[in-house]
Amino acid sequence: MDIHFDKVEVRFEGRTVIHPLDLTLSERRIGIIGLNGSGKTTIARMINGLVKPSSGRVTVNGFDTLAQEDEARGQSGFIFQNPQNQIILPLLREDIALGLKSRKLSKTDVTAAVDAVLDRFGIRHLGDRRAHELSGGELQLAALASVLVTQPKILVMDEPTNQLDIKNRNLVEETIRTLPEDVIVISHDLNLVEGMERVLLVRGGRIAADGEPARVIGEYRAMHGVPA
Ligand SMILES: Nc1ncnc2c1ncn2[C@@H]1O[C@H](COP(=O)(O)OP(=O)(O)OP(=O)(O)O)[C@@H](O)[C@H]1O
Repeated sequence: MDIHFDKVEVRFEGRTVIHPLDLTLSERRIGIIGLNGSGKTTIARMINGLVKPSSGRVTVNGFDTLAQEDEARGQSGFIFQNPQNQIILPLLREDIALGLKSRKLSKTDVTAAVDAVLDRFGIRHLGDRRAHELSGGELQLAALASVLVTQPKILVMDEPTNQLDIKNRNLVEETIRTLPEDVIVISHDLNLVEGMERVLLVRGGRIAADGEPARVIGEYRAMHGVPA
């Protein structure tokens, strides 16, 4: 990935939530950690243009999220905190197909692409199920399938293992670990971010630590008096 934040600030209703930020993201797997309300989601949402900088500029693989909004948004797929809000159509299979609508593929090609992505996550049997009937772990995998069918270059996930039991958390962590796509993951699950190449620690709208996961996680624990 090639993402640049250039003197980016974000203000909501006059309150600064991201202080001037200069950041280059080029690793394949990046974790973002920090306390509730520190600004992690706001930073991640700027990558697909859901939040626009109040000043400064964000480019994603060379596209400016303000001036080239559609191209920039096309670079990444976003998995929200609550995957149940992400699945719009009743049947999972229909929802995944919706992501392919703009491609103008034949019906056969759409079916093949949907089957392939369901198989990739071992959830073909869930294709004809209703999203509201799925368990938390199944929903996370379904959300991954519905985003990855569009083949985004970068996948941004906001707390993907939140609300999962130990078994589903393990399943989703393992799935994320083996994804070949470039990944940015916001998480309170330190196990998950430990396996990334680089971790950013956000504190009060600023990057408080940045680099090797074990070191940044260690600083996070020390900062809040949590023993390892
Ligand atoms: N649309 C908005 N309007 C006003 N304030 C907002 C908006 N979105 C976020 N904020 C505020 O910006 C700050 C950063 O929020 P953000 O969601 O980025 O934090 P976070 O680190 O992702 O938190 P969490 O771990 O709780 O998800 C918070 O104080 C939040 O209340």
